[in-house]
Amino acid sequence: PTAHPWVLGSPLPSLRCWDPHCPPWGNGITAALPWVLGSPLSSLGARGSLSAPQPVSRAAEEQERLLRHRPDQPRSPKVLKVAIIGAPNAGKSTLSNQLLGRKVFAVSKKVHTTRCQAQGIVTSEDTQLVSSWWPERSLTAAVFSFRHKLNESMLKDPWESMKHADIVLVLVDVSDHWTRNCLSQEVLKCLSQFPQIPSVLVLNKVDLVKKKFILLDLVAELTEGIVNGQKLKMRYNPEHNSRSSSKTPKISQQDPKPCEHKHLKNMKGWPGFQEIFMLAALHGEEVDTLKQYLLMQAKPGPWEFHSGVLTNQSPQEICDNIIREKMLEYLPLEVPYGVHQVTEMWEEGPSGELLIMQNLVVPRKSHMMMLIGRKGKIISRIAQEAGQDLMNAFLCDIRLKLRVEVKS
Ligand SMILES: Nc1nc2c(ncn2[C@@H]2O[C@H](COP(=O)(O)OP(=O)(O)OP(=O)(O)O)[C@@H](O)[C@H]2O)c(=O)[nH]1
Repeated sequence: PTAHPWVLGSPLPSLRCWDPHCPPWGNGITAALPWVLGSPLSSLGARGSLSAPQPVSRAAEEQERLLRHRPDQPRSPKVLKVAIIGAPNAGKSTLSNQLLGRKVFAVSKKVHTTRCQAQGIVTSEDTQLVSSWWPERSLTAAVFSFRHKLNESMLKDPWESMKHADIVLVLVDVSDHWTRNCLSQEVLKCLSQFPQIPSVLVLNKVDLVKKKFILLDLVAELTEGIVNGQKLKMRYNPEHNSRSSSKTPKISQQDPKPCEHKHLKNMKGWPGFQEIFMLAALHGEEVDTLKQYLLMQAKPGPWEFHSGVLTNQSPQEICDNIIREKMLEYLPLEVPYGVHQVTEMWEEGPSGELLIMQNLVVPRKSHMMMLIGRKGKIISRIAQEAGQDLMNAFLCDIRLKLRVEVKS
């Protein structure tokens, strides 16, 4: 069996080779190790380590033109379609933003911010990554719809995109004690429906786990003890006990014994993952490692998008979602969900700034009062924070005005 280097006590840096022709991956868990050893490569992967990408087009016509444009691909283009699946709040949108290197998608601690299927496009040299993501509940619906031949277009998208994905990232929130120990039935069903698509386990929110060695137990559970076709061997190393109050699990890999067939219902994890990553998407930690890995998985094929495109969302959709994100942040759920957003103005100002005026139409006066807040505090905070995010997305000055009115 090929014992994993850290079992043998060899320190990490020797594992990492940043030469693109010499991938550090291949044994399934390399990319996960720094976190387990308590020495995350935060200095490499800290926020801002990704090279600053271009801004999103701020004019709908410009964005449409780019989307219609023939992709400006090089002679030998490469492409990878990435599907990101995971529980509500696992950090799908956060990870997608970090992969892009720019906040384009709304993020919220309230569940189900991810409403419509959006795509993020990363173009790096000759390679294009196209990622899409959905909450896992939509996957259940998709699997269900496929099996029962339902024709609900809303449910078809995840299924269609999943079918065409080149790789699936299964995102798990390791700070969630309730869900972190097993994959949901929706995710397991999805993985077993598409066993031919390579899948990768991504443990997110690693920054919130104090005892990093717990992560190894999670890896064992979420992979059913098998990664990249090799059986993981857990053992304990007394040398490390001083660093952890609990026993320190060790992982190595050996050839798997023929795995007896298990029914999905009895499975907690998926034995088909080819790689594991541990990261903190919020802080951009180890996201670059994942990004480099994905870039290297790309196969020869035509680009789908012009290199100037970061997302398939229109500038107005980005704006609506960011404003909605802020409403979700500061108001009880029933208020933002009842708001109808109407953009009244979207034009360039005299100094090149973007002038946006949006009406927030609510069904009740009580909602209006909550949205405005005492002395207008809530609405001005929403406008200020959304304006800041939009400035970072479009890289221009933004004048955002929000007006609240009750539906007549
Ligand atoms: N501490 C920490 N928080 C994170 C991390 N990644 C995401 N979050 C937070 O988790 C919450 C949910 O993140 P999202 O990216 O909106 O999650 P999602 O999976 O897209 O959520 P849905 O839209 O509900 O499907 C937000 O408050 C994020 O700031 C992380 O690595 N560390």
